[in-house]
Parts: sequence; structure tokens; C-alpha cells
Amino acid sequence: MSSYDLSASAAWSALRDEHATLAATNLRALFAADPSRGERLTADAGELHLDYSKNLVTDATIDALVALAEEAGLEAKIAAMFAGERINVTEDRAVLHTALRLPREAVLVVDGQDVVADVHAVLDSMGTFADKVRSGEWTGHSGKRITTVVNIGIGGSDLGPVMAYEALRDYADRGIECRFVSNIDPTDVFEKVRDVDFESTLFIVASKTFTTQETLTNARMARDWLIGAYDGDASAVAKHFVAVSTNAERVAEFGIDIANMFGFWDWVGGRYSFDSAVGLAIMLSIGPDGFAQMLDGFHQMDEHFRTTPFAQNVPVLMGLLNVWYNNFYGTGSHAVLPYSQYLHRFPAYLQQLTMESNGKSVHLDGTPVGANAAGGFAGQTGEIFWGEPGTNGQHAFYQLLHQGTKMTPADFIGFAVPNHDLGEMHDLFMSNFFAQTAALAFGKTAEEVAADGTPAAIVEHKVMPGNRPTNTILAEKLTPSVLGQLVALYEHITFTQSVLWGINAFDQWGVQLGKVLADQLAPKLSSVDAPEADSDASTNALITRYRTLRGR
Ligand SMILES: O=P(O)(O)OC[C@H]1O[C@](O)(CO)[C@@H](O)[C@@H]1O
Repeated sequence: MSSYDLSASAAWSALRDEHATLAATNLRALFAADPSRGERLTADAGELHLDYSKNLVTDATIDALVALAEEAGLEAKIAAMFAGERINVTEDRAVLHTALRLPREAVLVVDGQDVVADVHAVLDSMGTFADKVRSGEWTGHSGKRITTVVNIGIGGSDLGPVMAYEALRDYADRGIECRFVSNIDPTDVFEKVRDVDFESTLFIVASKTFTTQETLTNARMARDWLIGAYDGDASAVAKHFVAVSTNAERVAEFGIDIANMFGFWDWVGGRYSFDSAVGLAIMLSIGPDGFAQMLDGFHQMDEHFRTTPFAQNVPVLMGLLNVWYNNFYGTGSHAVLPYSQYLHRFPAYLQQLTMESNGKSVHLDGTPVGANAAGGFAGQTGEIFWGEPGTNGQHAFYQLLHQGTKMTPADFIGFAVPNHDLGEMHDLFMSNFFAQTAALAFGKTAEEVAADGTPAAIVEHKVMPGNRPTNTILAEKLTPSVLGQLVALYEHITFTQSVLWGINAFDQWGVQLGKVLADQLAPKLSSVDAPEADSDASTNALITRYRTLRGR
């Protein structure tokens, strides 16, 4: 049995017993039995208040989950990550996104190097650059002020920046519009640059490796477009292109002066990177002070995660609850429902963070997950994360959350003070936020439906089963700091789950094969002289059809 398999532990069997006990009760009964439940089953981290009382748990469940975390050695694993140990074993790397938000006076020496000094040196040069662009001192080649920033990147070099840019629009310099090109679908770059004034546009080419096909193809396209617009004057690139990367050699090869490159390090995973130089577009938008506030928010959550006992530790509790549903109820998917239009890209951002991290089926030592697990859902890892902002989701997929046959745990995220009030609108909005978790938890029985005067034939259709678990995260207001706290919260939830499952949350080998095959197939698509497709029968037939449709 793998040492990472916890299903033979005493804590696991306690949880199995809890699962059986809870099957005989429901949230209505649990709340009726304990009037203080709604105040007791809560925890606070920074400015985030977590109410986890509407989960299918008792105090004994939480105790057993905490015991499971202890069994997994979570405390030592957290310490190892923060200390810069090489916990990304398959890439032999430290995992130090938490160092990106350490305050200037901190010291963290890894391999003889103070990484905090390195981090702040880059932050300072980003700040100097951002101030110059924002003040108009840095202009385009022809002397015009920069009013459009186009970030070219994909995955971690796109999702974080675009999510945070959208989330913090209210803190932005509205004179600078940021756009984000990610997809290699040519329509993406076409639509994003078709109406910009080239003389006022700054391109950020963001790629950790600077080898990513999508990003380099889009960046070449943008560079050619810019040079063309300047009548072939390639010297214009210097004032219109900057790079964010760990790979100075490739940046120089591409033709961007490395004086205009903002670096980071191999110990920052792509999906954990938007608080590094990858967030340059965010800094250009909200300014260096706003960016510093965001980093401070991240750091507050880091400190909470690092130092708080598990039973009050918000990321640990939420990670354990996810394990609970995934491994004992077999839920498989998890909804994240921000009640903030500014957070409309937050679920998409979380998809990479959580699914690229925990979509794994071997343990750290290479043994298959679940090979010897205790049956049921014991051998399951990463859930499918998804979501949309409320209330839009209510009018789309909430029907399934309320009455479908699948149980989907959900996180509801809301704010007391709106960025814009507009009369009573925010209270109406938030009444939906509170109503949904209550409806999901407590439902409506057949007797209650009938008592409304519903015809007997319709009663069963209107019954709301309830007993559907949710977390509520409530904060005062969406600020740069609160956004940092929220993102760090989910980073640490993800890490907690990976430790419980004994998997590596920091590699992503599963994305490689598709990239290699695409490179092999590309020449077979592209010209009339292309070689015949020589893959499997399905792929060959599809490529033949594609070539016909393309007139090749
Ligand atoms: O920043 P890069 O090196 O261009 O990589 C982009 C993305 O590609 C991946 O490596 C895999 O899709 C992600 O992990 C990463 O965020």
C-alpha cells in the first residue's frame, strides 16, 4: 500500500462512520438540534469570513477531517513549502509563490540566494516602468501616450492577469484599457488589435518559458502588425513591446531588449504567478500601490494558512471539506459562485489553479492513486471546478443544483459594501446570495409545498430536497487586498487537497502530449503539398475532411 493512501487510517474509518451517520439526518435537523451552529461553524482569515455551517458535517466530522490532515503530515508539508524545499519532485523545484508577497524586510534564503531581495528588485523595476507609462513619460515610438495595453500570454500568463484586471476595474486608471490575447485562434488577436491605435499600444508578451506556441505565434503576429503600421520601421518594437519571462535568452532571440524584460523564477508555477511580473498589466492598470495592497492581501492569507490551527484555518477547512465530498460522497464537481460581476473571470481562473494542480492520478512516489484504496470514492482526486457570477447562474444552471440528482458542493462569495451602490440594487442582489444557500440547505418539503395550495399533481415537482452543501464567504468590500486574500485562499485550499491525496500539485505533465501531437499534425494541415495524414483512422479522416473544406 502506498504511504500516501490514507484510506486505511483510523481517521478515514471515523469519516466513513460519520458518512453513514449523516445519511440518516439532514441540515434542517442539524440546525434544529444546535441553534448556535450558524455562528459556531465559522472561521475568519484576514477580511474573509467563512460560514461553513451549511455543510453536511458535525463537530465529529471536522475532528476526523483534521485528524486526517494530521495523518497526512499537512503541517510539515506547509512548512516545507514556505521554506523553499523542493516539493515539486518531478521537476525538482521549490514552490515559492508565497515568497512573491513577502514584505521587503523579510529574508528567505534558498540555494544561497535571498529570494525576497530578488522579488523586490523586480517589483521596483515594474513600479518604475508602470509609473512612467501611467504618467505619460513612457510613450510609443512616435511620442504618443500609451492608452491600450495588450497582454499576450496563455494559461497562467493570461488567466490571472485578466481575472484580476476585471476584478479591480474600479481601482483602475480608466485612461488605460487592457486587452488580453491568449488563444492561437487567429480571431482572438485580430479582434483585440483591429481597432487599437498602434501608436498608443503597448504589448506585454508574458510567458514563463517563452516557448509556448500560442503566445509566440500571437506575439509574432502583433510585432509584424506593429512594424507594418510603422511602415516597416522595426525600431518601433523597443517602445511598444516588453516581456515577462524566466527565459532571457528566448526573449532576446524574439527581438525584445532584455532591458525591457521583467523576470521571475522557476520556483513560481505558471498558475501561481500573477502576483509576480506576470501581473504587469494589473500594475499598469491599478498602479504600484494598488498592486502592493494586493500582495499584502496574499501575504495575510499566507500567514493565516501557515500559523493557524487546522480547526480554525480557513484554507485547511475548505480543502478538507472538498476532500470530504470528493472522497466520501463522490461529488466530482465543485461550483464557485461569486456574487460580484467584477469577479466574472474568477471561476475560469480557478479552473486552471485547481484542475491543472490536482488533476493527477499518481502519488508523489509514482504509485497509482487508489490502487489499494478502501473502495467507494477513496481513490478520487481533483474535482471539476466551474461557475458563473450570481445572479446570472441562478437563471441558468441553479435548477440542477437545487433539484438535480447530483450533489454539487458550492462556494458562494459575496461582499457587504458594493463598489457602486445605485440605490437599493446591492441589497436586492445580496438577498439572492443569502436566499440561495438557505434554499439549497433547507429546501421545501412536500407538506410545505402542498400548504401553499399547490395542486397535488404538481407537488412532487415543486419539492426542494435541500441538504445541499455550501460555503459562504462574506467580506466587507472587493479591494485589491481582498482579491489577494481570496486567490491565496484557493491556492492553499488546492495545496491542502494535494497533500491529503499525496499528489504533486505543481507539475502538469498531462498537457504535453497534446502539444507534441499538434506539432506533428500541423504540417499535414497547412498546404496543398502537405503529406498525407498518417495517424489513427479517425484523425486521418478528420484531417482529410478538413483539407477538403479548406480547398487543399
Ligand atoms: O507561461 P508559459 O510558459 O507560456 O506557459 C503557459 C501555460 O502553459 C502551461 O504550461 C500548460 O498549458 C501552463 O501551466 C502555463 O500556465
